[in-house]
Amino acid sequence: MSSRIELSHVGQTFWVRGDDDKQLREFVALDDLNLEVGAGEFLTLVGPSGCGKSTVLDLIAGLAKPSSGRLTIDGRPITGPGLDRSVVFQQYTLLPWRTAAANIEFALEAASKRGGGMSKKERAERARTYLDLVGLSEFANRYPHELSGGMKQRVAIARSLSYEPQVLLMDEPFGALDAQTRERLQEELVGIWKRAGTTAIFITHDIDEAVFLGQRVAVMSSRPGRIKEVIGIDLDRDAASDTDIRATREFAEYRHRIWALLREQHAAAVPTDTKELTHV
Ligand SMILES: Nc1ncnc2c1ncn2[C@@H]1O[C@H](COP(=O)(O)OP(=O)(O)OP(=O)(O)O)[C@@H](O)[C@H]1O
Repeated sequence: MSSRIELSHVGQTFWVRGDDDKQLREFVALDDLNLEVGAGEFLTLVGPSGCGKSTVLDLIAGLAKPSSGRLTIDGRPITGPGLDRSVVFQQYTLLPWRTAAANIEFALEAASKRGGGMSKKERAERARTYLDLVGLSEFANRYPHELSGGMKQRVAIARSLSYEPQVLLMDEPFGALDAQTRERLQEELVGIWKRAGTTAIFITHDIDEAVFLGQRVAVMSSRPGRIKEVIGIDLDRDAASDTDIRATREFAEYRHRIWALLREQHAAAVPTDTKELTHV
């Protein structure tokens, strides 16, 4: 239930209108971007605002086509969206008139129409399974307005996992949450990822989040967007329940290394303190 992703020499150009003469100009968002994500790997992607992180995710999701280069999943070219990939966005896109379980069932119904062929009973069972996986079995019959922000995001994650994609793509899914909920969900996500065996690509502005979640952290440079460096994170995640790995020396060293890489991108920016740049 996992898949390998490969991006080679990927470029993405947009046509944008100039401020002064309103003429259309080419804007190079990504240029010669190369990245490989292993089957079952958890990769986090960080970089300065506007460097092209979401553009990379859109391309992998098949929501956009690159101007140049090649994207493959298990060696097959990515030509459009597919049930093998699922995206979780920052905003919980739940239907307010459907319960948590019904939101998941609805997504499964749509997926079934595209080829899954699941019965109503199977969809209900699958929804229960995944609500259980994200620790929300008791909230299956609640409506979105009866759930906290963190719960809504967990439903969104359960919904994305429910049709068992090989690849889970996440674009700042915890960006709108408070720090405590965010840390708890990070821990839960690591557990879910281990159990589900999915390949995960996770965009974040938060260096701590990138180090905590990623087996590797890909750091992007901007203008044009490229992969500047990929850092392997060797932390004992199994010890996470009894030890606060965020407080370890190794964690701090990884954080500093990534911060230093990002700092080069922020040469013109004001903050110089590590803490201020923990959010990029
Ligand atoms: N459809 C589009 N048309 C024109 N320009 C675009 C389009 N989509 C993205 N861009 C530009 O491409 C660049 C990369 O955008 P993208 O959203 O991928 O960056 P990002 O790294 O995800 O940003 P952030 O961290 O702020 O969310 C930006 O300069 C953006 O303005």
